[in-house]
Amino acid sequence: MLETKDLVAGYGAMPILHGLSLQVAAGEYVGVLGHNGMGKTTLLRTLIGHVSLMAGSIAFDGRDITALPPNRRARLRIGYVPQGREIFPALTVRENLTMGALSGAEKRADIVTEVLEDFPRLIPLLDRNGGALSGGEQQLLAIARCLCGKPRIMLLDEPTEGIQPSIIDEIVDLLQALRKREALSIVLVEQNLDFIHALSDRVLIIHRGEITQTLEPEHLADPEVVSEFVGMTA
Ligand SMILES: Nc1ncnc2c1ncn2[C@@H]1O[C@H](COP(=O)(O)OP(=O)(O)OP(=O)(O)O)[C@@H](O)[C@H]1O
Repeated sequence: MLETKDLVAGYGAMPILHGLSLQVAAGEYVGVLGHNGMGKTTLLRTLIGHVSLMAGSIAFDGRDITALPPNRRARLRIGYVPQGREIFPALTVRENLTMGALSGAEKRADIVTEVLEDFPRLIPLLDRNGGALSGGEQQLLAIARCLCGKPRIMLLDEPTEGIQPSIIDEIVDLLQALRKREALSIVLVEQNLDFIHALSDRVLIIHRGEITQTLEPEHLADPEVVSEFVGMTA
């Protein structure tokens, strides 16, 4: 469903991705693991078109989208939940969700109600400003807003960062339920090993802007593997 070939991308003249190739199948959940600064966020931002390519190609559903701007990619249903959530703090929860529905491919009025069925914690908060939610509630809102765009693939950047364990569990349950119910693919950038283990079909290791290895999620139970691929230093 999503295939990148030899991506070279970065900021200014400096590449951060150095020939990165990956494939994500329909319905597959793929984890991406790597040390800080190895290019995980840059990869997701390149896939949605916020970082421009110096070389390589991106195909979605067999169609070359390399030259498409971010809004056209969003309309093809490539959804993105950025690190730090980036919800609209001065808009209410309901307005945030409506914005998600309006920027998506299907602009049905009932999408917000439909998506909220999976987010009971957000229902009593609908008239509250996004900025007045806890970090975990904001993360749920960011995921719900993305789902209001009816994505076929959702790119999630460190959704567990700084949020309470009970909400992390809720997100795991939610994404597992979506896997059973919807034809949704996920690319999940994470440092939380339990989370990535619970959700990934495959785990890609990114090192200095390239995918250097593919692991089965079970390998994450091995402390040696973990110390090799996760941590603050390269
Ligand atoms: N807007 C930017 N301008 C210039 N350099 C950037 C920019 N954003 C990121 N970088 C640099 O690109 C490199 C990769 O950053 P990126 O955020 O993709 O890494 P990451 O693997 O997601 O790390 P982390 O786990 O810390 O979020 C880093 O050296 C970073 O300083």
